[in-house]
Amino acid sequence: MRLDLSVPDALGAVLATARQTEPETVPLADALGRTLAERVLAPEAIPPFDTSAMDGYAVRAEDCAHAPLALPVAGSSMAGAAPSGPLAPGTAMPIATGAPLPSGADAIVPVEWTERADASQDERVQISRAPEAGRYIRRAGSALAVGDAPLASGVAVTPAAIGMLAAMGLGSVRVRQRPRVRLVVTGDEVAGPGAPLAPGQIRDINGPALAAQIDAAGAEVCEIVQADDASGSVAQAARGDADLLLLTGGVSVGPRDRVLADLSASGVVWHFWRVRQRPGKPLLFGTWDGVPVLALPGNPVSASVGFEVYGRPLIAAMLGRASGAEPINARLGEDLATARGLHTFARVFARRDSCGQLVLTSAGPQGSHVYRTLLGDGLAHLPADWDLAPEGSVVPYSPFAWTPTC
Ligand SMILES: Nc1nc2c(c(=O)[nH]1)N[C@H]1C(S)=C(S)[C@@H](COP(=O)(O)OP(=O)(O)OC[C@H]3O[C@@H](n4cnc5c(N)ncnc54)[C@H](O)[C@@H]3O)O[C@H]1N2
Ligand code: MOO
Repeated sequence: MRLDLSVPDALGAVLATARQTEPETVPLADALGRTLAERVLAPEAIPPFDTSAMDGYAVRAEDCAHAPLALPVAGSSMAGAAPSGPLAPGTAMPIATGAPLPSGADAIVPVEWTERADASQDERVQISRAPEAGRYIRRAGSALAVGDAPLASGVAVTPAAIGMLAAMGLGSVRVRQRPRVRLVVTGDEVAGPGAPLAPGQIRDINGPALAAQIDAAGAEVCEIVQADDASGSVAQAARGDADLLLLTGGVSVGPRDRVLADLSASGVVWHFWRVRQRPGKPLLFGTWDGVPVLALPGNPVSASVGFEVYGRPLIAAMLGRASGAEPINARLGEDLATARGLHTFARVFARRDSCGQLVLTSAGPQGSHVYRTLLGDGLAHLPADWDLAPEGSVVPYSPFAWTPTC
C-alpha cells in the first residue's frame, strides 16, 4: 500500500481500477441522465422527404419568372399525406408548411406573396413576386442524412438528446448500466433525521448526502448500510454485490477506526492510504475482487469533497463518459487560506465579473465540519506549495456535479 500520495497520483490510481459497466437498452422515457453506450447512426433522414418551409403554393420557378401574374390552382399537398399528384406545368398547388413537395415543383410562393379572391371558388391565384428555384424548400436529409452520427458514445442523454433520438424514429437507446454502489456509513454516533439525539450522538449527514451525490454522478445506491464501531461490523456491512463499495468514517488513527484493518482481513487489497490534501487527507482506496473500494473520511465536508474529487470521476469512467468534468480556470476574488504542504480544495462561490470572467470567493469557514460550505458552487484547487492563495491569482476550479456551469 502506498502512503501520502499527491492528488494526481491518487486520482490516477483510482481511475486505473475503473471497468465500464455493461450496456442495456432502455425506452426513451427512461433515458434522461443516462450515458450512451454506443454512437447513434441516423436510420432515417430528417426531413424524410422534400418539404415546404411555408404555407403557400408549390410552383415551377420558371412559370413565375414574369410575376406579377396569375396561375391556375390545381391539387393540394397538406401535412400528413402524400400530395394529390404531381404539379402540372403552368399551375400552382396549395401546400402547407411541412407537407411533401409534389414532383415537378421546385419553389414555394408564400401566401403573403399571393392573392386569391375566394379560395373555394377562384381557380386562379395572383402571384406578386417570382420565387427563385429552391426557395422555401427543405430537402430530404437537409437536417440529418441517413448514416449521420449526431450523438457520440459516452455523451449524457439530455432532453435535447431525447428529442434527437425521437427525431430519428428511435423508441429506445443503448446506455451503460448505472454502476451499483453499496454505501456503508460507519460510526456509533450517527442518528437519522427525526430521531432524538442521545448523549454524544450527531446527525447522519454522510449517508443522505453521499447517496444524493451518487445519484447525481449517474450511479445508483443499491444499499445503504449502517455499521457500528464493534469489531467485524464494517466487514459484515461491506459484504454484498456492487460495482463500487463506498464507505465513510473510520479511516483515521482512532482506536475505533477499523476500516483498514477489518477490510484487509476480509480480503480488500488497499492501494493507497492518505492523500496530501485538505479536506479528506485520510482517504483509503483499494479493490475487493476487482471492485473498487473508496473509504472516505467521516468528517462530512471531507466525505462530500472526497466523493466529488475521486468518486464522481470513477463513476464517469465506469459509465464511459466522454468528459469527466475537467477543472476550468478561474480568478480568486479574495485571498484564500491554504493548508501548507497540502493541496487545498476550498469551497467557493463562483460569479461572473463585468468582463465575463469567473471569480471565486470563499463559501464560508473552511473547517471539515462546516457542511454549509457545500452550498457553494464548487472547489477551488489551491496548490500545495502556496502559503496563501492571493486575490487575483488564477486557479483550477471544479463546479460541483449539481452546480450549473455559469
Ligand atoms: N490523531 C489524528 N486524528 C485525526 C487525524 C490525524 O491525522 N491524526 N486526521 C483527522 C482528519 S483530517 C479527518 S478527515 C478525520 C477522519 O476521521 P475518520 O474517517 O476516522 O472519521 P470519524 O472519526 O469516524 O469521524 C470524523 C468526524 O466526522 C463525524 N462523522 C462521522 N460520520 C458522520 C456522518 N455519517 N455524518 C455526520 N458526521 C459524521 C464524526 O462524528 C467525527 O466528528 O480524522 C481526524 N483525526
Ligand atoms: O482531511 Mo480532514 O478531512 O482535513 O478533516
